[in-house]
Amino acid sequence: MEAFEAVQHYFNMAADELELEDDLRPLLALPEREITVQIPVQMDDDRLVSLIGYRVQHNRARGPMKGGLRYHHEVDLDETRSLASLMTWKTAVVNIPFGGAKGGVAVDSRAISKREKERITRKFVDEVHELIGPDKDIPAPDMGTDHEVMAWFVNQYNKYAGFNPAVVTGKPVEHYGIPGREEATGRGVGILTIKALGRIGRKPAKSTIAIQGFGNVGSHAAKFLSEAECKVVAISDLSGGYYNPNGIDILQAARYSREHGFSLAGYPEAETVTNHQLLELDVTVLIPAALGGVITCENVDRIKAKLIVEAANSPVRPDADKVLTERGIPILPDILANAGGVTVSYFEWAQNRQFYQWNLNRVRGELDHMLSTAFEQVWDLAVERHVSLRTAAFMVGIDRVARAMRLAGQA
Ligand SMILES: NC(=O)C1=CN([C@@H]2O[C@H](COP(=O)(O)OP(=O)(O)OC[C@H]3O[C@@H](n4cnc5c(N)ncnc54)[C@H](OP(=O)(O)O)[C@@H]3O)[C@@H](O)[C@H]2O)C=CC1
Ligand SMILES: O=C(O)CCC(=O)C(=O)O
Repeated sequence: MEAFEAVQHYFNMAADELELEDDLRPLLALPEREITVQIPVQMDDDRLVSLIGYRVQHNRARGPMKGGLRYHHEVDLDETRSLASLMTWKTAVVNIPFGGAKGGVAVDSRAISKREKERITRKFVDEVHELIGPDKDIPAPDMGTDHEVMAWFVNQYNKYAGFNPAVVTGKPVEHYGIPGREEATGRGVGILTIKALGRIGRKPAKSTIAIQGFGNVGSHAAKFLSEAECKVVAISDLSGGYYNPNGIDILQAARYSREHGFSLAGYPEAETVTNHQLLELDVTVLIPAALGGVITCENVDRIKAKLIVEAANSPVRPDADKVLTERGIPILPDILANAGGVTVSYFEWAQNRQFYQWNLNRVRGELDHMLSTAFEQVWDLAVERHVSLRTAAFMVGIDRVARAMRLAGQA
C-alpha cells in the first residue's frame, strides 16, 4: 500500500465510524492543490543539477495551510501528499487554526554542503513564493531541514513580499523564532508518552524505552523521557542502533553525536544493534522517530513493546497496525504523538503576527495544556467507541474539518 493510500485507509475507517456522508469524503480526503517544481542548482563543483521539489496543499477549511519541508532522497509526490493530509488531521486534533500542507525536495541532505543546501532552499522559494505566505501556507522544518534552512527561506521570501517573518516557523530564536520550537516535537512526544504510560498502568521509573532516530525529534524525546526517570535503553541514527540495558546517558550521547559530526557511529557506552533489531527489543515503549513505514507485516510479529508512540510520521503500515491493534498494543498515532511541533509553530506564528516575544515557560505551559487536552479527548473517545487511538484521533480531526466546511458553505 502506497503512503497516501495508507492515510486514506485510516481516514475511511474513521469516516465510517462518524457516518460521514459519501459526497463529503473526496472533498475532505483529497488535496486542494499539488505543486511540482524543478530546482536547477549550481553545485560547489560547478555541476548544474536539476532537483525536484513538491508542495502539497491539502486543506484550508480551518485556516492557512501548515506543514514541514523535508529534504530527503526518498521524497516523492505520493509521500508528500500523504504527509500533507496527515497535517490537516493533526492541526485539527490539537485544535489550532490551521489546515494541512507538506513540502519536500528529493535530495540526500547528508550528501550536500551547507552552501548547496542554501542555494536549493532559495531556488525552492523562487518557485513557490506566490503560493505560500502567512495567510496561505506556512512551511516549517522536517527531516533534513532545520532553523537555518528556515532563516534562508524567510530571507528569500522577504525579497518578494517585504518583511514577513510569519511565512515560516521553526526559525532561529534570534531571527523571529520562538524559544522552545526546536525541542517541541520531542518534548510533546515525551509529555504524551508519560500520559499514555499512566493510562496503561505503568510507572515511568519502571519503563524502558527504545527510540529510532536521534535527530531533532528523537534526541529531544530521549532527553525529556530520561529526565522523567524513564530508562532509555536504545537510540539510533543512520549509522545503526546503540543498546544498553542499564540505560543510556542521553546528554553524554548527544554530546558524542555533536562532537562526531552529528553521528553516533562508534558510540562506546552501548552494544551495537541494527536499526531493525532496535525495533524488536523487549521494551515498555517503542518510539520510531526517523522514517515512515518501519513497522510492517514483515516484522510486526517480532515487536515486543507494550506501547508504541509514533514520533515519526506514518512509521506503522496499516497491515501491521491491524495486527498490533488485535494484539491490544496501544499505538499513540502520529497525528497526536508528534503534534507538539506544529503546536509551538502556531505559537511562533501568533508571536510574529503580534510582534511580541513569548518566553520559554509560557511556550512549555501552553504546549502541555494543548497536548493534554487533545490526549484526554482522543483516549476517552477511543474507550467510549471501542476504537483504536488512531481511529479516535482521525474522528476528532475529521469531525472538526467537516464542521468548518459545512459552516463555511463549502460542503
Ligand atoms: N522536526 C519536527 O518538528 C517534526 C518531525 N516529525 C517527524 O519526525 C521524524 C524525524 O524528524 P526530525 O527529527 O525532524 O528529522 P532529523 O533530520 O532531525 O533526524 C532524523 C533522524 O533519523 C535518522 N535516520 C535517517 N534515516 C534513517 C534510517 N534509514 N534508519 C534509521 N534512522 C534514520 C537520522 O540519522 P542521521 O542523522 O545519521 O542521518 C536522524 O537521527 C520524521 O518522520 C518527521 O516527519 C514530525 C513532526 C514534527
Ligand atoms: O511545525 C510545523 O508547521 C510542521 C510540523 C510537521 O511538518 C509535522 O508535524 O509533521
